Amino acid sequence: MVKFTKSFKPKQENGKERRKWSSWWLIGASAAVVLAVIAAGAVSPMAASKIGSLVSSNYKSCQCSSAQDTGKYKGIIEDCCCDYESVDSVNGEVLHPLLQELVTTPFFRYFKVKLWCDCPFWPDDGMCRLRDCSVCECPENEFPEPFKKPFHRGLPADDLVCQEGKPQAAVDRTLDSRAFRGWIVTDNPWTNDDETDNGELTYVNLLLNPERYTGYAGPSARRIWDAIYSENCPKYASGEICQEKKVLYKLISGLHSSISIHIAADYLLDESTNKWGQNLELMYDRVLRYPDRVRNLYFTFLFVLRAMTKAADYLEQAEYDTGNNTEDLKTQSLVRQLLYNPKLQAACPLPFDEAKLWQGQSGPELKQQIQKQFRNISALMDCVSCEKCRLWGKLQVLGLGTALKILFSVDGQNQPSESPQLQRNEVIALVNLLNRLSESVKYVSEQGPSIEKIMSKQISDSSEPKHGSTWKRAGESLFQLW
Ligand SMILES: Cc1cc2nc3c(=O)[nH]c(=O)nc-3n(C[C@H](O)[C@H](O)[C@H](O)COP(=O)(O)OP(=O)(O)OC[C@H]3O[C@@H](n4cnc5c(N)ncnc54)[C@H](O)[C@@H]3O)c2cc1C
Repeated sequence: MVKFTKSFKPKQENGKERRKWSSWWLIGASAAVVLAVIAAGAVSPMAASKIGSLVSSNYKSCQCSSAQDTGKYKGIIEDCCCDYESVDSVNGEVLHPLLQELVTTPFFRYFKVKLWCDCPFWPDDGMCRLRDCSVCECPENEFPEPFKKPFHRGLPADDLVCQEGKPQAAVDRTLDSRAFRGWIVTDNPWTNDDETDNGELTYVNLLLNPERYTGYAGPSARRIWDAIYSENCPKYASGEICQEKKVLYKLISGLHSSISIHIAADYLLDESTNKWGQNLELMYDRVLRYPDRVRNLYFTFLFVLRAMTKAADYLEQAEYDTGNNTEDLKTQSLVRQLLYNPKLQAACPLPFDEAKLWQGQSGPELKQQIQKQFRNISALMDCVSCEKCRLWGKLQVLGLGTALKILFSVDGQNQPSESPQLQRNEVIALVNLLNRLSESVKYVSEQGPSIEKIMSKQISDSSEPKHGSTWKRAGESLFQLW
């Protein structure tokens, strides 16, 4: 059995895309649009399974394409070894159902995280007050054994001010009595996490804290994304030859797409009635209308999937021990089904070919540089001033850092082909990240075409001059009807 390890690493607006809607048009078109959405949804554009026919073509040669296909989301995914159709198919049939079940198991639903922010890059921007009002100010005797007894704490109502008046941004810290075991010490050169359990860490039940709309927006959120992109992974220019820098940008962009998709898929449509639902306009505005963001999502998904499959032996033998035999056996079985799934192996035997990177003389230097940039991105998560966003931001960046560690290990100690030692929290982050990405890919694959159709029609309709001069943003109310 492999024990998971514990790190004791020392601490070391662009123009917002908006359209306007004529108010009269909104009233007249709402019903038609709703019908169109329903009709389009009924068609179910999920790609049919092509696994059988793809076995030979994919398995024999990994044709990692460096040029984007001309068709939209067709053919080989750029810099990967799988095509869009296979990914949609194998994700819908195999990966998504397995991952959805896996993340509900006791082992994978608890994540250990330091929730309050100690932003190392800029002073408190006025919204980082969570430490004073969050449940981490609990009496000493309630900590540090949160997983050994039922643990029910939530934000008192009068502390909502600490969430910028947005209760949906607060993390629910309720836990149950499941326990974890099995800890060793190790380090991840890609991340900035200080996992020293000095009483600042909180165990969070992820199922109680879905990634969705929280109301976190404006300069504070923009500052984080700006810092990530401009300082740590600038968009590569066309013709950029440095594959490694491209990879970093695409990983972050793909993650960003996935976060936006989750916000749009579970959006607070009406605060007064607490009505939640899909915000299709937002989905289109932030992701679907930019094909490169969708492509980067698929890329990130395959990259993380490749890390999982590369670490298959390690993950298969790991201890999924929470003290509940039945659940733990189920977890182990699900992990095996995921790692050794024949359909996955046939459709996408090598999702990403990491062996091509870090070649050449400057390889080691470049790796150090990119590692540093990724560590900065990891540290930036402590500047996210919305608690729930910080939770998912930290988890997913740790998941990416774990994938990088698996694929590009190592610091000289491990052989490149070996899987490095992983921390339990890294494995939890990796699997939960893969599940987030899988959900996003499924969403885009199944609903993207119909959303794009509807939105394109609305754009062309609204650009006609007969619609009058009174414009307003009405997408959210429009889609409440759906
Ligand atoms: C780590 C993190 C986690 C977050 N989690 C949540 C959450 O769980 N719930 C929530 O409601 N809000 C969350 N937010 C806030 C959310 O991501 C947006 O910042 C916010 O909704 C405002 O959106 P926006 O329209 O200003 O564009 P943003 O999404 O903030 O994007 C900023 C700019 O980045 C560029 N950009 C956008 N998408 C991409 C992409 N895929 N690839 C490349 N460039 C891109 C565009 O130029 C865009 O104008 C999070 C923010 C961060 C930094």
